[in-house]
Amino acid sequence: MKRVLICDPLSEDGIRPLLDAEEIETVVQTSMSHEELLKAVKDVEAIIVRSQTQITEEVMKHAPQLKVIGRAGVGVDNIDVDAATEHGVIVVNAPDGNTISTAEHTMAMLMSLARNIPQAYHQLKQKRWERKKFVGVELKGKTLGIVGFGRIGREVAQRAKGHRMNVIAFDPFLNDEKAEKVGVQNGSLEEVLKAADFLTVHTPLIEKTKHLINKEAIELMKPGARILNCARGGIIEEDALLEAIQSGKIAGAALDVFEEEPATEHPLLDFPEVIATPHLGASTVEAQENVATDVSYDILELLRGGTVKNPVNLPSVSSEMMEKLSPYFRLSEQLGAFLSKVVEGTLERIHVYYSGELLDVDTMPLTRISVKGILKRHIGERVNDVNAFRTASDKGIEINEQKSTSTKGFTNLITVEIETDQEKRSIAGTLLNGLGARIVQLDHYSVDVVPEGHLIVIQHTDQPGAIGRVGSLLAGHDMNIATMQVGRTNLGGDAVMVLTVDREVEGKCREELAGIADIRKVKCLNL
Ligand SMILES: NC(=O)C1=CN([C@@H]2O[C@H](COP(=O)(O)OP(=O)(O)OC[C@H]3O[C@@H](n4cnc5c(N)ncnc54)[C@H](O)[C@@H]3O)[C@@H](O)[C@H]2O)C=CC1
Ligand SMILES: O=C(O)CCC(=O)C(=O)O
Repeated sequence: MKRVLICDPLSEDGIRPLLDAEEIETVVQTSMSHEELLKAVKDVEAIIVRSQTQITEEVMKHAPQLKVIGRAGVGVDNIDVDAATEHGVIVVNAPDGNTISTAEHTMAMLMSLARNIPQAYHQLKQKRWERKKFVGVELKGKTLGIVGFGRIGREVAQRAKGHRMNVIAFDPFLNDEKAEKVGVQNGSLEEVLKAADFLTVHTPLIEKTKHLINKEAIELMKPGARILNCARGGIIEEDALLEAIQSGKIAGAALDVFEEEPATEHPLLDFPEVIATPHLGASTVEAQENVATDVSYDILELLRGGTVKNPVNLPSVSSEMMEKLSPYFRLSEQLGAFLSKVVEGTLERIHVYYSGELLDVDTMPLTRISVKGILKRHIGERVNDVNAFRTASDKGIEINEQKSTSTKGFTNLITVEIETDQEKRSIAGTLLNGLGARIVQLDHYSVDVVPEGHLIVIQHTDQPGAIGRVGSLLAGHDMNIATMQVGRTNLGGDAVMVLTVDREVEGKCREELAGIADIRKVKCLNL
């Protein structure tokens, strides 16, 4: 039974796929103390959180079976994604499910800010009929500056245009052409700050966006402008905002998020110009069901050995591309595993070349799998798809991927080459139509080997009797030879034998093989 731990409140309908899965035990345990969390993760393979629970490296270290962390939402700033990558734990999120709710919440905040709705409501509830105090401003004709023009930023822009606002946006991935297509103006951060009557941020909280809207940025803004943050606390520097509200430079602010949450005692809340909600952007029935469903399906898929739709620490691959790549997954790993077992010395560089049908495909996922196959020999099961590149780079191993037009007559060809401090070895494999995977080249020898089972790779000098001696020795160990391939450079020169045998080769047998005259190296592998 695989255990999935849900640490924050999630929609029950949303997690139905997990609850219904027979092989999964879903445990819901929310509002845990840190110590309780460390205990609860002991034997879980998956953890699901919203924004409350912090999944730190310490938590991961207490979860030796952990394979996946699911974030039922967008922002992953409560998860140590770097540590997850290092520990080989995949992080998935649900980037689409709460876009509309958060954009709608931003609009609700924008209108409340323009018309002082929360403040007026509060007064009326205290039986005070205040009209003069709460004169607002229209949105029509005002400029909305948007920083971060991703999913939510774009939805906010559309809605603001519905209110006949002018929209100017800044995002490193936005250009004039894209902006024009959706009827907004593309600007630099400075231009957006200077133009905005209302400024709203919709970036993730990352190193580059931390305190992006700071004292200097606010100084560039129009006097009397208003600021909204329905993304993450910390994108706007709270001290700078407080000062600007105090001085009157900023006429008002609408905050759904704070640097530290819960933020019940925050000094900004003391200002009547500041309206706030307790991180409610995604809190709708629809959004909560969407994100819980998306993340549940991804986790289920992953625990069943499939691939996920929304990985955070792996590039996502479209289903069309996945269909093209998946037949090569096993071959890629087998080539890496094979070569890592025959090569000697300390790994320095790995090159992977693709040709034929693979020329026009994004082959990075295959390279990652080959690298995993190579590193497994040294690192064991700790290396996986998520941390293969990171692990290689931590060990100072360079990875190169190249496309090559040399197909050697095959419709597809993957060549893996390893450079160590002692030698350079290579292997090439192909998928033969209807016949499955084949190793077709080992170094410069052409071979035809099914990359499976118990294999013996012998480097020797091409001399009469070498093959016979190997055959007799194996027969003496009651070892049946299923297939044998021999390649040589020239008569009497370097040669290679690759044999498939019916069972694992024992140490004694390997030693005796290595003792045969003219045999230089013997490697035994199980693929
Ligand atoms: N209040 C709430 O309950 C919710 C808050 N969020 C927050 O909103 C953020 C945005 O969500 P989405 O739009 O779905 O994400 P997204 O990934 O679709 O868009 C983020 C955009 O920010 C841009 N960006 C990154 N660095 C930037 C920079 N330095 N300057 C300007 N733009 C930059 C990116 O290029 C991207 O286009 C999330 O990261 C999350 O933290 C999301 C959902 C709910
Ligand atoms: O889980 C929540 O309600 C917060 C949503 C959020 O902030 C996000 O998706 O980034």
